[in-house]
Amino acid sequence: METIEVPMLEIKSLNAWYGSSHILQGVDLSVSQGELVCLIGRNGAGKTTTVKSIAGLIPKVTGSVKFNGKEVLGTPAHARYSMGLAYVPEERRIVPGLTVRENIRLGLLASPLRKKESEVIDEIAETFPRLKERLDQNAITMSGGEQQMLAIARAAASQPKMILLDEPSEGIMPVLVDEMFEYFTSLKKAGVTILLIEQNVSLALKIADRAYILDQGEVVYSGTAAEMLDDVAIQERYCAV
Ligand SMILES: Nc1ncnc2c1ncn2[C@@H]1O[C@H](COP(=O)(O)OP(=O)(O)OP(=O)(O)O)[C@@H](O)[C@H]1O
Repeated sequence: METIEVPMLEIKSLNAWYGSSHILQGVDLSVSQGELVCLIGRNGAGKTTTVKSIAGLIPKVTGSVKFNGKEVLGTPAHARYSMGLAYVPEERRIVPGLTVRENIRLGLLASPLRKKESEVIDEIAETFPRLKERLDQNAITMSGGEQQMLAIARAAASQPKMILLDEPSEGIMPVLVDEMFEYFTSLKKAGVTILLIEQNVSLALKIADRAYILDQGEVVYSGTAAEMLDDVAIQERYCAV
């Protein structure tokens, strides 16, 4: 019998409002298991609103958001997180007053699989040597780039099925951005599905399988990363900041 693959994430006719401002106007988007899909578009196009809606953080939304085949619209954000849907927001979300190690422990607490702390710390130390050196430092005293790495490491420690990343490279030194993008590739290899918002379009398209372009709250283009990389006209039209 033929098996029909259910996408990891399937969004249909997603509409979202802030008060009376109608921001998302019927977004359709899907991400298959193990894919890395990039969401691009100008400032104000609705990218953050889209991932916040997926994470369950926008109160006024209609349409359908299915995660692993299950409708989650109306499900609280924490329940979506427990289902394996992690979100790393644009504004860093490390917990001030806690050390790097304690922040990572929070991610572990959310993990349904509960890996050993030492195992997770070893993995993080190997990937992000900067965090290894700072395990017992108050996380708030780290640089912006280091805090962003910690937010990503903490999300990964929860062993999610899917991670939503909102402009992770924003304001980060190029050398750290390269490290971070290598890490996304290794997460993908480990089977984690990723939806990535990224302003650095050419960098993102190099690691992505597919991409969507949003403009004024609508999907105006979708295609493989390779097709979009070749299409300079479409990049100039919709991705200029
Ligand atoms: N809390 C809010 N209240 C009212 N309007 C908002 C709010 N947050 C965002 N908006 C508006 O919604 C629109 C889409 O914003 P959104 O942050 O989703 O865009 P974006 O594509 O992520 O842009 P950027 O690249 O600048 O982050 C913008 O016009 C923005 O001004």
